[in-house]
Amino acid sequence: MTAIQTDALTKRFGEDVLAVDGLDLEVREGEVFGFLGPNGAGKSTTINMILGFLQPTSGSVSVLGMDVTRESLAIRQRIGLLPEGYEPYENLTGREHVQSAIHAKAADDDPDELLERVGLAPDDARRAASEYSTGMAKRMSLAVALVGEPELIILDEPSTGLDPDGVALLRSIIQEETERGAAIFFCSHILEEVEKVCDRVGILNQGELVALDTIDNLRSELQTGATVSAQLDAVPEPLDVASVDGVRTASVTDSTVDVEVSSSAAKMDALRYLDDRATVEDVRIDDASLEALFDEYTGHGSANETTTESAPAAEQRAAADGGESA
Ligand SMILES: Nc1ncnc2c1ncn2[C@@H]1O[C@H](COP(=O)(O)OP(=O)(O)OP(=O)(O)O)[C@@H](O)[C@H]1O
Repeated sequence: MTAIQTDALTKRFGEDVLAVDGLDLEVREGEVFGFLGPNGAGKSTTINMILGFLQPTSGSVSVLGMDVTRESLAIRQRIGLLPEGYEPYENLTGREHVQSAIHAKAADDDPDELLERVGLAPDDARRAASEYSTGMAKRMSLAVALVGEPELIILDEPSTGLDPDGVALLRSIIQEETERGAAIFFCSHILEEVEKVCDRVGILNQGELVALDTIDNLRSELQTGATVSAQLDAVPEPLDVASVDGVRTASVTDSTVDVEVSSSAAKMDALRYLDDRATVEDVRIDDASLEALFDEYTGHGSANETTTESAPAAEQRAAADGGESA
């Protein structure tokens, strides 16, 4: 089943702001879909339409085959949400947060098991969650998002505030969840993390989807290239590796040849060329970073900018808990 489908999804704010412009997107069962874009690109607006908090100006969105406007409560029972900037309720322990989500979703999870899974110690689980550190609150809201084995899990900036152990744990939980068939919608500014966990990415820029593919395919399409560094037993004279198709430049440092290529295919061609003329003792290939790709598609140097908060936080929190907003 398709987890999320948007057709020509559009949102205007007043006359002047076209926040989301004709978005066609499909997130499939069992995949981790990365949703990227610079500040103000329209990501939060899209998420809020997916969750039914904002009405589209035109176009449509369905989640798990259901219409978001008509069946939003049924959808919330079957999805998990980790909202950006989740603020725990005053005076509720971490365990009580998870328990109330279990209750709201009529699920039969064991709260202690979920809290253990996200690495929250039993003593901490019984403390007021409003006193939690950012990372602890993030772990708790991840436990809440996992309640009821959701078919779709929306993670908005899930790794922000997590320590390296937490990031590794998040990654393995994502893998386990996709293995049981859940789809993950992974919205993040941390490109390194996106690159590690996502099967496909969509890049939004000024409300428009400017890229939609696997990271590998986006690399080949843009020909952002790679650097092949080969350590040889002896550098051949003349080297002339620049004569290989797709090689941009080559330089030599001691016995290491660094070859910059313009496409994925040229990596192997350059390596074969060197291997025919010398013994390759070691090799390293650096593909263009997702950051470089992001830059190409959006004209922004980095996605790691300060975020603005435009999501209706109370509604997101209520949805994360599996219920309705007040
Ligand atoms: N309630 C609103 N009223 C008017 N304009 C809005 C509203 N919410 C968002 N916008 C505008 O819509 C555009 C997209 O904003 P949105 O918050 O969706 O971007 P974003 O990609 O989530 O950004 P960020 O990465 O900074 O969180 C921006 O120009 C923003 O100013």
